[in-house]
Amino acid sequence: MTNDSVTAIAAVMPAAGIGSRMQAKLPKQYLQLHGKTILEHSVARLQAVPAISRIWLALAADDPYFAGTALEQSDIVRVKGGAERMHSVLNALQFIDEHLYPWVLVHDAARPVVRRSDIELLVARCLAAEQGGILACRVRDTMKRGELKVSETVSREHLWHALTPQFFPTALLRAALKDAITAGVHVTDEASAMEWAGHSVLLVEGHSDNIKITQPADLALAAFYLEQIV
Ligand SMILES: Nc1ccn([C@@H]2O[C@H](COP(=O)(O)OP(=O)(O)OP(=O)(O)O)[C@@H](O)[C@H]2O)c(=O)n1
Ligand SMILES: C[C@](O)(CO)[C@H](O)COP(=O)(O)O
Repeated sequence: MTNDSVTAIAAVMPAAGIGSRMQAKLPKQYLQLHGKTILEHSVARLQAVPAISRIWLALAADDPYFAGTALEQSDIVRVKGGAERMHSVLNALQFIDEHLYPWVLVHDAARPVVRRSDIELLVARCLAAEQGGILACRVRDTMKRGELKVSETVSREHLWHALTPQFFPTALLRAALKDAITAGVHVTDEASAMEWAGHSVLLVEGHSDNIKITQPADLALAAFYLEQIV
């Protein structure tokens, strides 16, 4: 896919988290895999997609680590993150001109293994359908709800893991996120805000190895996948 074959696409990467579940000494996006930070790996995944014209990176206001990465020299636009992921994404969206970038793709800094082919599949399907969508993978295990004991078994039919990137018309996403946050709705992904605002969201099946590094055990798995996946 080349730049002249699609609308100019902006990318937002929320990277302002503290990675508390990782229990590491520094935010997980700055942990190293194969000699590069997870953040650098994730940015490189977006930079490998020609259709993505510009990247806006939401960083913690007091982030002391970014300067130590090779990204310091890049043309990536740095914006201030917010208290939660949804605030970080909305903050970044405020800087994106929807006339220049009618579509925006949001991808977690904590997902360094996403395939270029999956990103391009998501973009192609959404542009063809003229509606936003998300990469997702089907649930394969039997799903239970409960705490110490099972309260119910949740049917896994038509049940998906939402992944990122998530890809939407820029103006619609900014409005939906802003309205949801103003209404006190807590959303953990962009699709939730779009659904809340009444928009249809496409499910585009992606690879399940597009993992979000969240807990300590995820690091070795991500290192393995990075060796396997171009
Ligand atoms: N205020 C926040 C919180 C999270 N994120 C980003 O959103 C992505 C997904 O969030 P998550 O995996 O929950 O990261 P953390 O919030 O850092 O992890 P934790 O919940 O364990 O603290 C990450 O790239 C994270 O950096 C962000 O930009 N701004
Ligand atoms: C956006 C996301 O990665 C989709 O699964 C997920 O919602 C992020 O959740 P987190 O709690 O911020 O990690």
